[in-house]
Amino acid sequence: MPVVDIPGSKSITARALFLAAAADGVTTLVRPLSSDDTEGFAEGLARLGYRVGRSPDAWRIDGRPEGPAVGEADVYCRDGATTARFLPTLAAAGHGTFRFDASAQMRRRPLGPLSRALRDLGVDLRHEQAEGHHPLTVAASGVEGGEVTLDAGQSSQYLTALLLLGPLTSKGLRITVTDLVSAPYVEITLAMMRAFGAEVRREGNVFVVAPGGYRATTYAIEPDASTASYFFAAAAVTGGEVTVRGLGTEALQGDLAFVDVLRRMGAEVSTGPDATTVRGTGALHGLTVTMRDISDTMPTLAAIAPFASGPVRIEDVGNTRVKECDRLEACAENLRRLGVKVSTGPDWIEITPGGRTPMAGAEITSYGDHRIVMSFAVTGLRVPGISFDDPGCVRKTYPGFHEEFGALNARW
Ligand SMILES: O=C(O)C1=C[C@@H](OP(=O)(O)O)[C@@H](O)[C@H](O)C1
Ligand SMILES: C=C(OP(=O)(O)O)C(=O)O
Repeated sequence: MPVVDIPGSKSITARALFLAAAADGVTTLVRPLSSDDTEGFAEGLARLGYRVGRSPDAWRIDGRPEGPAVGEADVYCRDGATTARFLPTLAAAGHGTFRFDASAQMRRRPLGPLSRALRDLGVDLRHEQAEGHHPLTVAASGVEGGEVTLDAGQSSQYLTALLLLGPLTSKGLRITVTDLVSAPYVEITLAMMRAFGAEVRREGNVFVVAPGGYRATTYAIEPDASTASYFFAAAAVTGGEVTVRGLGTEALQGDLAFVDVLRRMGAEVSTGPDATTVRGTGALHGLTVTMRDISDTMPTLAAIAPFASGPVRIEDVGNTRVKECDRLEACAENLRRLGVKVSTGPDWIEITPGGRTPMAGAEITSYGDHRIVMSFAVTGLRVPGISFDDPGCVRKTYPGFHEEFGALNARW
């Protein structure tokens, strides 16, 4: 029975870096994720003058409640949306002129509702080229706080960024949210803010954050639940069994609910206090499922859907069109290339198994998207001859993916 240790959560590491940087002392992050996204975040903090000491199992950050240690900086956010949305918000609470830019894809990904909310709070934020996109410059002079309305229907990261800012304002924040996707990510934010000493409460669609800053702490990072989805899916499609350590009933990450989808499809799932096990039973039923809360696992499900006994329809995932690529079209195109019948709409994808049999291997187009590669690696367990044009793009969240996924499958 393979037991797997998954690298740390990208989302938790990014939040922990923000919180540690803003806190009033030295924070130690235990087992943070080392990947392009989180290293980019740490490098961004260093550009802003924060001290970040990194060893393989722990990162130490000297917090600066007063904000960046430099008066000017040019920060490259790479391909990470958490970096590109959270760091300008952190910088806004300080004093100085800070310019942010990002990869070509991250420049295309939107930011407008967040920059409008920051401007409504008095922040001088200018977009250099397209309105609502990187590159941008923040001329920061602290944030007083107050009331603001936000549409987070495109990305919950806008709300997370504002929530994280709340304790750094002088009067606190009252945020009214008109729409919200990926809601469980906001729960991660609230739990982590409290772990760093902040006071925040939710009253329906209104979030109230008290001023008062953050306290430094020692914080252990959970394994990444979105990454775990590839290992759980592998067990479901091969009839194997996998246990992921460190993700159990106490887990903060909503993406662990991917195992409920596998259970509905016929896999056996057991979740204990500190681990989750999935066992493939041979049955893999089709289903219709809403993935609005857990859309990072949409490509995982799409990639195993051809092995189901009936159609798999995934709904309410329109926001996956503005991720590392247009994930609905990338999944559809690659599945068609393998001989599978697929249709898509503005916010859904439907995969009908039983097209060309047996499915034929092909080169998968990655579009630079780590999740396309990791998802179709699972398909590759059942379809010989699958290769990738850019296997290395997994570095965004899991540089060692191919070695470790390959090693697991050699053990079955
Ligand atoms: O807050 C976070 O850490 C994240 C929120 C989600 O994004 P959206 O809210 O944009 O869907 C998720 O897809 C992303 O990988 C990480
Ligand atoms: C969408 C993702 O990342 P981000 O939005 O943080 O760039 C992801 O990791 O699937």
